[in-house]
Amino acid sequence: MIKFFQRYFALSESGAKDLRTAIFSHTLLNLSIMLPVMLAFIFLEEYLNILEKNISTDDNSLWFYLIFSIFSFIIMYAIAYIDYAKLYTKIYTESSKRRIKLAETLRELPMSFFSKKDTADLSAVIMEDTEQIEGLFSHAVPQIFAAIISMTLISFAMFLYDWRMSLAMFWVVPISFLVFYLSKKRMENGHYEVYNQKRIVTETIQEGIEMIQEIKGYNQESTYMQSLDKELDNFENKLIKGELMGGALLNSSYVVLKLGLPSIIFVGAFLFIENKITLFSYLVFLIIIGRIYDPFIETMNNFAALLYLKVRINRIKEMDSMSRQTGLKEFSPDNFDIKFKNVDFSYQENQKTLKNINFTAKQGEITALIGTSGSGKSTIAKLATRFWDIDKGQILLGNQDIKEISPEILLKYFSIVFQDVVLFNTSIMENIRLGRKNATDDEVKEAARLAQCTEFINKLPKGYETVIGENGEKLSGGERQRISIARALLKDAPIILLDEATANLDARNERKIQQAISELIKNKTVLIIAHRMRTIINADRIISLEAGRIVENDTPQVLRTQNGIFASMINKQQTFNKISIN
Ligand SMILES: Nc1ncnc2c1ncn2[C@@H]1O[C@H](COP(=O)(O)OP(=O)(O)OP(=O)(O)O)[C@@H](O)[C@H]1O
Repeated sequence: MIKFFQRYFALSESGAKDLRTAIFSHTLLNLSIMLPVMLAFIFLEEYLNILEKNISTDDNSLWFYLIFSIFSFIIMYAIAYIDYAKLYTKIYTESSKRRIKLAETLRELPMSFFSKKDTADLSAVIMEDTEQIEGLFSHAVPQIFAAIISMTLISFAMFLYDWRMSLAMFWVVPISFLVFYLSKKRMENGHYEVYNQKRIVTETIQEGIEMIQEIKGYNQESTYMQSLDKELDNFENKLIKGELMGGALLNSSYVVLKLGLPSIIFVGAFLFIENKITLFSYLVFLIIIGRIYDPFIETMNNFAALLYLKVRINRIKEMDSMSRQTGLKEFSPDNFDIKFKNVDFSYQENQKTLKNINFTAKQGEITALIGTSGSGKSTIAKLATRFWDIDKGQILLGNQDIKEISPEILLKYFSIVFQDVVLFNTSIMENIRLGRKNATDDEVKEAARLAQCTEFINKLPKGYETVIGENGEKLSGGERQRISIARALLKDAPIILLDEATANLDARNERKIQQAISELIKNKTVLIIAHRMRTIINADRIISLEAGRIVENDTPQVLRTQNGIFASMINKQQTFNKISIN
């Protein structure tokens, strides 16, 4: 049973065990609720006896009712308390475990997963789906199982008491469930549609917020609002349709259940007239028929909610089943050479981005990747850092295949300055400290000084403590890039990866930063991606790429003499310089 719960509801082992306990305690609660009903029966039987035989009641029976009532109350209260404590505290613990597990999973998923998923969708899985599952586990799942168990036990007892009347009462139940079951598929489809449309609406809203600048800049407000309106209308329609259909189908099941009342009235009357049952038995069934179907109705309602749960659990399972990037948790390479051996890679199936890539970026050397836009330079950098895993070949770091190193450990050896700088909405100090968590304030300031940040930081209202807005929106492109260089300087890792690192800088700052970078890269493995000659003229090795293939791989001195991409870039640069001077 534990394994079934784990598999079906995507629970941890302890979560599955807690669910089993919750079902048990909820079953007990359901059964304990029958205590007052039993008391009513005992009273009814005695009262009818008194009426039939015309005898007077004794005082002891009053005491009996009083004590039984108090006893029932205490038992019900105690079980309800235990049930509540068991159910809710355990469910919230399981939910927090689920969220942590999902976040852990996200850490180990390759970038290929994120490029296929929307961020709004991912956060919906972690926060909204988990919350909904939490709600259903506290309000539906244990109740369903408990209702089925307790109702089976109660029905069994009633059949033993009088099978004919029980049959008259319970024949409607399987038919009602059958109607419900047959309509399940349609309800499920309705839920899927509503759910998917809700995701589309959330994504459209998020996109609108993220792209507000572009939308305004290109006067696209009304187009955007029209598309949002369309998606919202769609959502509303699907929601109404889903509710109506679900309501109609559930109501048909309820109507079938209601047929139990006339059935018990006719069969009971017939059996009573035939003297086959007592008046007491007839009354007992007439009393309990008013409530006996409640747990069935509740179960069907909960089942309907469970359909939602299935959709959400499937999404969590999908995330769980993605192949993760794992590997050695401890690793110290013999050297920091990076070697690409016969590497093939594609972002999309059947569309190779890199083909048969072979080169070595040696420790203590600067290796520059050049080539036209889209030729695959940044992709090479992303593969060296295991942001993506390759399709064929090997990438070695100091003779160790990086596929066997956990990305977290691998990235400890890299200082990276990306083309698209990502900054957090916190202080400048903390943004730079991201390079090395335990760096002192003085160390952070020294890195900022080397990256030519001091001048603009000092002009900010709170200096290093200035909070820079979402993704550093309060800073210019060049300032953001310098912060990311300061971060890399602070990290001081043995491998440096610079992707268009100085693209947003003016000539004065660029010169200064080049000095800082030359300090940073001494005796390190340096992989530079750059278009500008000035950035790569000091490189020890040039790798030229064209449409995902290496077309040149040599020293700049040799490549200058050849008629290839490097030589043509130098010529263009020289012509450009002449025009600028003239
Ligand atoms: N996440 C991605 N998903 C799908 N295709 C991608 C992705 N990133 C890049 N590509 C494609 O891969 C190819 C190589 O891109 P890459 O960014 O490596 O080129 P690049 O040489 O660095 O270009 P640039 O100099 O313009 O930055 C391009 O055709 C690009 O469209």
